[in-house]
Amino acid sequence: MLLGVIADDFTGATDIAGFLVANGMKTIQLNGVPQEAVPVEADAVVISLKSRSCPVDEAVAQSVSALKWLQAKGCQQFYFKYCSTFDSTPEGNIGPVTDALLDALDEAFTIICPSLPVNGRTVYQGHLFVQGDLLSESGMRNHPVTPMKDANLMRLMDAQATGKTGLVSYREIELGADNVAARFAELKQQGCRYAVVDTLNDQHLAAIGEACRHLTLITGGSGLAAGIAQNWSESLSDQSDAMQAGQPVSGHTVILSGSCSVMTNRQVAAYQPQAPHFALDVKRCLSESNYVDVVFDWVASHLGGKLAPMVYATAEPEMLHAIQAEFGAQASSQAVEQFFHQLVQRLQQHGVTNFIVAGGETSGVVTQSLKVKGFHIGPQIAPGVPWVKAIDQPLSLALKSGNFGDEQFFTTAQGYIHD
Ligand SMILES: Nc1ncnc2c1ncn2[C@@H]1O[C@H](COP(=O)(O)OP(=O)(O)O)[C@@H](O)[C@H]1O
Ligand SMILES: O=C(O)[C@@H](O)C(=O)COP(=O)(O)O
Repeated sequence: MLLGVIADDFTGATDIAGFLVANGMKTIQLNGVPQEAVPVEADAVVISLKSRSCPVDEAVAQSVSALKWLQAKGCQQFYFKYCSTFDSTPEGNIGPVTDALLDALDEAFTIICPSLPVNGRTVYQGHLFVQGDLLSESGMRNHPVTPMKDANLMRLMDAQATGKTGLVSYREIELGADNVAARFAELKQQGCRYAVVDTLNDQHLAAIGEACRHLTLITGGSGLAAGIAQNWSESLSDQSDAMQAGQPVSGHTVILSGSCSVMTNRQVAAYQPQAPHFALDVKRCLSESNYVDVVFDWVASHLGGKLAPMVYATAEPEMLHAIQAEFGAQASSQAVEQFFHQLVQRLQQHGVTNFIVAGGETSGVVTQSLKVKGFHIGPQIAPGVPWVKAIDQPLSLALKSGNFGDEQFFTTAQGYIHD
């Protein structure tokens, strides 16, 4: 095995796994650190954790344990995958996990590269932009769990990490990979532990990727995956049928949406006139233990139609803020997650085999509830969202990051399901 990826959530994991496969690396995704022997024949292994918004010490422990497992499997390079919108708080978890991984690897330097230009995530003078808006002025300022109120990656790192952060600006990146590598060495020499790298386009990512060839630890979003895969191209095994193993097959399909992002709100709105849909009542999630029976009965009675039924907690910012003010942000998000956990188990027992899920945390809950050990990676529905198929059960999932895909994502995803 060549590359080991530690992803801080499940959509993030399928996102990077999809790009690695698309760029020639035979990749397998494992859900959590395996507790028993798992046969892994791949160029890259992505371990998905649910460590983005848990307490810092848990995130660090999970990530270091994943690292040790990957080291034991012989990985030569490691990638800490976090969100392209840098989802975190002043406490973490990106900074503390990066520090812990550097320490465990006995390394003194890495890069911070959340950019993903194909989905509008760019970095200019160390500031993260989402579709042309500063991160702090994008929909991410209203995120239910990790509201992002600052776009300056150096400041964000200063708040959560122990070391000094430097910048490699786009002008230096345009001078090419050798120049970028030289700048990394210079920043390290100056005592920087992390370098934020500007990225305006895929050419910049290619130069950064090449400059990372000799870094043991890389941190970032999924955008850099292509460049990293390129560095390993001479050592790769045959990839010809890799995507076939992840192709979804026909079966009962359900859409579960727990993301409140701007794009998911648009996707839910676009799907409503086309198919059966059920809006969750957060108050009932919090207070009625049999609410799951009500929703399960509704889903069961709508299976098998032309388009899959959709259950959603997705809310516009005004409604979300009202819910959070009434019940508390943490309590309401946990109630929604707990609800999806129960519903998914009921649906699995009922024979639902295909789940299209919107939201990273939500996808983590769904995947853990289904008790899937790992995935084969299938075709990409949209950049960063492949279909994935369980290695140990007849289950297919499309785990969509809140902000990914276009308005018709839910219908497009179902177009990949065949007999
Ligand atoms: N109506 C709602 N009220 C309160 N919390 C909600 C609501 N809908 C979703 N949530 C919570 O918001 C969080 C969304 O996070 P996530 O699933 O990661 O989506 P995204 O990918 O957009 O970040 C989840 O914890 C979810 O349970
Ligand atoms: O990097 C990204 O944007 C995604 O891979 C990702 O991590 C998504 O997280 P959510 O928005 O919480 O789904």
